[in-house]
Amino acid sequence: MLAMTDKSADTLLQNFRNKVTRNMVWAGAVTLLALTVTQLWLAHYLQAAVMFTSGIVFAAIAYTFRAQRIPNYWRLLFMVLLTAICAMSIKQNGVIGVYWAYPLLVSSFFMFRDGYAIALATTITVATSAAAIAFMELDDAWRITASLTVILVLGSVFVVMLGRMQRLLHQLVITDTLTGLQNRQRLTGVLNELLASFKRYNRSASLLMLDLDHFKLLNDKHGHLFGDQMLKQLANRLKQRLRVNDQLFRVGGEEFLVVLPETDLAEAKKVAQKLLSTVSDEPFEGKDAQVHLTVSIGVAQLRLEQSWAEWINSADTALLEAKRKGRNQVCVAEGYTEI
Ligand SMILES: Nc1nc2c(ncn2[C@@H]2O[C@H](COP(=O)(O)OP(=O)(O)OP(=O)(O)O)[C@@H](O)[C@H]2O)c(=O)[nH]1
Repeated sequence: MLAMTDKSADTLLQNFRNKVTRNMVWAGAVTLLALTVTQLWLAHYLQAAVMFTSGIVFAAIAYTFRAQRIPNYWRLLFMVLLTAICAMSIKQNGVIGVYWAYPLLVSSFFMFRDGYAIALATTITVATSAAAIAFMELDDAWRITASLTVILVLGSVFVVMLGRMQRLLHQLVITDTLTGLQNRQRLTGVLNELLASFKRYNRSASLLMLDLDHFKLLNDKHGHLFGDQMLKQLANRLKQRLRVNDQLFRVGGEEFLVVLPETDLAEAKKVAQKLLSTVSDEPFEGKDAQVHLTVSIGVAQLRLEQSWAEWINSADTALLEAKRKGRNQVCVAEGYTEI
């Protein structure tokens, strides 16, 4: 059976962002509640009230979403309140208030992704720079504006690069490096979507489990590099014969899986026969030799009670049957009548 995980670079980064955000909201709550005491000490009652209320709101957000993702509008509220407090502090305390603008700006790159992070960081830069220009000496204000802008630019470059690397990493994680096909990491998501669509809209779907025959002998005779060439050519041949909606995966050494959405058993069997002759009709051209290859194929249509793992298993069992019967043929999973 295939061992699969749907952990992707995407999920990992998202989880990291969630964890950091939750810790930041907790830290914001604790800091604001501590600063409330200072403001009371200085008899700044309005500031104390704003900080106390915000601190309580942050603590409530962090506590409510302790086990799940904090929704974007709460994140945004967190940042807007802190920016307002920062601007208020600049008005009240001058340069001391500016110190808070820097961690605030950096936080936006941890809490949001791509364009959202850049838009928020730009807003924080504009708001705090405007407060500095309005309430401080111009000489200090433009230096503050310049240093905030430098952080904004560096942070934006960082967040864009991170987004690109994340997408690249995601692509690498789901791609088989030899053939360029999707690999088994991607399969779980695709099969779960089909399962949901079958249960909801009764849309049939079928799987073909396909395995090269006697590939070990070919490797032993011509070498692994030759074998690799054959796998690449096979992948290309199969791809060319499939429809745009069909999806081809390399799920093992010489094992491929074809997902056929909106396809019942009779149609799936036709596709399997077509692939069988696509492989066996024409020889494969290697660097030093020309070889004839064949494949065996197991076909299984999705049944209502099945999980994706059971669905794959039934195609696998049909494939073993095709191997047992002598290879270079198509076998259908039990539970359906062969057409
Ligand atoms: N060249 C190459 N060979 C691979 C790769 N992955 C697995 N193999 C080889 O594929 C062969 C699979 O052998 P078996 O599982 O015995 O299957 P088979 O020889 O095709 O026999 P049947 O499946 O029973 O027809 C092994 O020799 C593996 O080393 C790969 O990426 N490249």
